[in-house]
Amino acid sequence: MAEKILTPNNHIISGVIEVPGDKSISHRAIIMGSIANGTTEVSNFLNGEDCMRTIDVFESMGVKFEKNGTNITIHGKGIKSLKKPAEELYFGNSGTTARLLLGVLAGLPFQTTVAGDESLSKRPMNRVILPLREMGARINGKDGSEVLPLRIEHGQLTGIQYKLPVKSAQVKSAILLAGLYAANSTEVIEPTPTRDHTEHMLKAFGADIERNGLSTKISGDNSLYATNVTVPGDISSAAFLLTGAAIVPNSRLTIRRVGLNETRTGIIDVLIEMGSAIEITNSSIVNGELIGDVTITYTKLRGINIEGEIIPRLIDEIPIIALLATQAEGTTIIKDAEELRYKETDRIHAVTDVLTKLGAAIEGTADGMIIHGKTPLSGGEVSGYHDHRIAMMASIASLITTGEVVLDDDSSINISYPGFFQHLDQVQN
Ligand SMILES: O=C(O)C1=C[C@@H](OP(=O)(O)O)[C@@H](O)[C@H](O)C1
Ligand SMILES: C=C(OP(=O)(O)O)C(=O)O
Repeated sequence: MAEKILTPNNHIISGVIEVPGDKSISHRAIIMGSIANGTTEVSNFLNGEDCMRTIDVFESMGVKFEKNGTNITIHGKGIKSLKKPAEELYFGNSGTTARLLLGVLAGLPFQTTVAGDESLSKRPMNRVILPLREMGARINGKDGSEVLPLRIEHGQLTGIQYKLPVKSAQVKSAILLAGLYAANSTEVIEPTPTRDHTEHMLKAFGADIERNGLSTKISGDNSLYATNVTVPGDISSAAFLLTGAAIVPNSRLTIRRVGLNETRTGIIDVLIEMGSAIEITNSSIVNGELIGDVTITYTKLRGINIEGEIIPRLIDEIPIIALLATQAEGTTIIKDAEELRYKETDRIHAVTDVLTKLGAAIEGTADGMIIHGKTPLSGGEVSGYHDHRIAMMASIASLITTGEVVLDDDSSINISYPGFFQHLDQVQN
């Protein structure tokens, strides 16, 4: 535990900065590089704790990694040649590691046991266990439970057609990865689009995968072939600094080489609809992913409604959007975001608690929140709920509070944004 005292100052947010690599894409690069034939070079990898857990898991199964800063060389073992780990695999705090790895482990010819930290052990895994069982996987928790720790035994997989009941890229990805090991093809149909990095990357690694609107089909008995991956900056991390600039008068900030895949840019759409001045320049496609430079200039903000298909495009940004909304004139209503209750913590509860303590007018609802703006924020003692996105939201709030924000523990921030406070210092001028 490391308490952090954040003292307000009158600095504006300005300059040009690059945020660390995208967490979702970094996980996928490790997974696919590990099960591909040949050597994969990954650059701008996110050295966050969650992605380290994904590396640890494959190291335990015999994959060799060479690390040099944010460059990683992966000596892939091929799809079926991973070795049985000597011990239980540990996923730490990482939902993405857990869900995606269950898809891979279900296809391997040996038994594994997997576990996570206290938070991950409470998060729902039945959303992946049920479709994987339909494919023939044998995954069981203690005494019939469907949370971590879990035991995965070898079962021959067959392809299925699966309509996703949840809006979850992790579940979609787990089924597609298991589909690589199935005897015939697998099809996943989503209710609304969620992040599609798995689909892009499977294609780049040579899988036979085809997308048609909300349906994605992967043929069985696929092999992956090594390719190089350049990870774009993480828009979910950029969202914190962009919000800082959006709420501190006279700010103007540019974030370079950030991922702008449209399944992730709900935060940009929200900023624009609230009235922020946003410019996107230097766009290009890297490994099938759109990237570009985003510049934001402070303007007055107005409250909006956020609901429906945009929700999966900004699900991890809702804590920081709630802070943004406290500084918008009028009411912001966020709906259809019940998934927030199943993240590292119940984020509807955590966000309303932290922002209420700081003086905001916010209420939680069953599937979202209602924020009445614009309210000045005071300082206060708050909990980061051991959740990186909550701790960073509270830290950005301190840019506009009248008094100190005392955050109980800032260590969770290393999950997704190592160097966050250095970057925050760098852009405060
Ligand atoms: O696939 C991914 O990399 C992720 C998908 C989302 O979770 P869900 O699939 O549970 O919505 C997101 O919240 C998480 O941070 C990363
Ligand atoms: C929900 C998150 O991650 P995960 O599901 O991988 O723990 C997140 O990064 O906000």
